[in-house]
Amino acid sequence: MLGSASPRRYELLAALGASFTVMTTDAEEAETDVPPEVLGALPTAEMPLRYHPTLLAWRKTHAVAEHALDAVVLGADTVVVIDGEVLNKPRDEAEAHLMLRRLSGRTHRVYTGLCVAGAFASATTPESAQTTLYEALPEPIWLPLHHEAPHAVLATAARRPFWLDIEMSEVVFAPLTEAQITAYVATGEPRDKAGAYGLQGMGGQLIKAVYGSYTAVVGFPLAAVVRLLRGAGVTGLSDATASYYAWLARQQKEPLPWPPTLP
Ligand SMILES: Cc1cn([C@H]2C[C@H](O)[C@@H](COP(=O)(O)OP(=O)(O)OP(=O)(O)O)O2)c(=O)[nH]c1=O
Repeated sequence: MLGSASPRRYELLAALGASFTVMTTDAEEAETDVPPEVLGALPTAEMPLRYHPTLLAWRKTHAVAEHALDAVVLGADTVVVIDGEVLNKPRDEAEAHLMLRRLSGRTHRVYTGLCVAGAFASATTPESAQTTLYEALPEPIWLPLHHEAPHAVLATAARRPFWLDIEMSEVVFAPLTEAQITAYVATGEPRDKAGAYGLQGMGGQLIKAVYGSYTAVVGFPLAAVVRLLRGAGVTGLSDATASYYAWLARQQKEPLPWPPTLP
């Protein structure tokens, strides 16, 4: 189950050949307490805790997982960071303009946090998910099932595994004129994007290079997603690189020529 309303995340998960449904909540805005296990497992990142994309990914995933005991649930969150400051989605065109002026001619970082909750069925024997063949898979944290779980389930005092991860890419912007920024903002593309641009859309023309994962910038780092989902027991997923090229081809796009882009 995908805990995201982002069309890019939908497309990219579909490109992996996964069969899934979407469920979204407003958990991102919630300020509810975070279990110490989650705080302790957050990857180090250069931003205040409330913007930490892995924490926000956990909030989204956990909120959906409470309603989906039998599903593997995936959530993600993306932020743009420049000069140690986080750029989220712009509130309006004026803010989009300011963000793009700030990114113009410079290199910034994009972080996408990921969280995957294992299905309850695979969580009944906690050890089973810890002995994984996927070496780079982070250790899961184990959280109790929600209090709304059926009584019989609660009686087992079962816990559910959550895997947390983060991916960082660097993006080099071309120097932009005021006219270019105005024209790009007028397309409406910046509206629902962290940092007010879409690498995968017309915004790609504003960018000189991407170091690291291309799909992390778009909000769904394919290689890391495949690793986490496989670790949670999902089978039948396509290879991340092949899915990346197929996704680009469907949009009649070529991979960036230099440096060689990673999925
Ligand atoms: C930098 C950049 C961001 N983005 C998008 C990815 C995310 O959808 C969005 C950041 O907002 P998010 O809050 O990460 O995601 P969302 O609100 O779109 O979806 P949900 O919370 O339901 O999962 O910015 C691009 O599409 N291309 C880009 O180049």
